[in-house]
Amino acid sequence: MSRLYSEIINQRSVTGRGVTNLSEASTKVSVDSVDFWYGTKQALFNISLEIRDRSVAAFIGPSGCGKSTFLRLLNRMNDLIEGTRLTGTIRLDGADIYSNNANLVDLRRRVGMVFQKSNPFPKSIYENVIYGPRMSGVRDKARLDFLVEKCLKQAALWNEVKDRLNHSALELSGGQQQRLCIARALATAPEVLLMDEPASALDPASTAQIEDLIFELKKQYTIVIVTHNMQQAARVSDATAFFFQGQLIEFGPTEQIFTTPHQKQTEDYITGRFG
Ligand SMILES: Nc1ncnc2c1ncn2[C@@H]1O[C@H](COP(=O)(O)OP(=O)(O)OP(=O)(O)O)[C@@H](O)[C@H]1O
Repeated sequence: MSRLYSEIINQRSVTGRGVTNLSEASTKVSVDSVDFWYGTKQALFNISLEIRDRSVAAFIGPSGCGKSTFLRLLNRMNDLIEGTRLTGTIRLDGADIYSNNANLVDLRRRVGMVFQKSNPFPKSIYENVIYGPRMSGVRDKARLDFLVEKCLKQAALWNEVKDRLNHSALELSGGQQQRLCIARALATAPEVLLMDEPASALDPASTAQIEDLIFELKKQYTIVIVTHNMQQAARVSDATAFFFQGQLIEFGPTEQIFTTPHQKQTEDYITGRFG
């Protein structure tokens, strides 16, 4: 076993608490034969995979291999880019999210997103959290107060900000801002959380907080995370997908991907031979 394998496995046995039993969990997101184009450029080729409910799926692979593109297909964020085209099907709880009668507003509520760079609105901490519920018409102050406390607690930020909810979100540190963005995503009661390199701009302590948070959140939510950091994928995820040049090379339980990958390309990537 290579040194990198054994290091990753050691980290996993220390921190990989409560791995979801993938064979018992039901399917939350099901992707079948997806191809995707930006204009004439094909970015994804024949992707099929299933993501289990209340599990963490990590997408890894070298820069430009299509991880973020694929993540954004799961809540139709790529629809915002002109000239894109998709074939194949993506289902959430069995319903095709690209069908003509799919409700986009409902989809984006059910599938929340957290970006690489935290992007709080230039508003108070309180207003950031309740942005989504307010937009969908919630006006009741007691309800909004309840949501703020609940979501900030879920995002492990409440204790740090409870005395300054009316302060600007921009006064928070980078790690706190990212947890605020997670709280904001949780406030619309999503079922799936998409995270595009949520910790890549953070220091090691804040990164550890986000990883702990992911571990807590998966008890309630299905989480899909794009990460460049293989140790992070090994620490937080139940299943790992390795992408290369727009293709899904291998997808399986994280421990298997990192210990006994079936494909040579996966092995080369995780042992650092390329990428
Ligand atoms: N808006 C866009 N228009 C055209 N091409 C794009 C667009 N976004 C991404 N691409 C292309 O699609 C391919 C996949 O990009 P994507 O950002 O999904 O890769 P990635 O694996 O997430 O990369 P990274 O790890 O560097 O973020 C790349 O060739 C990229 O240039």
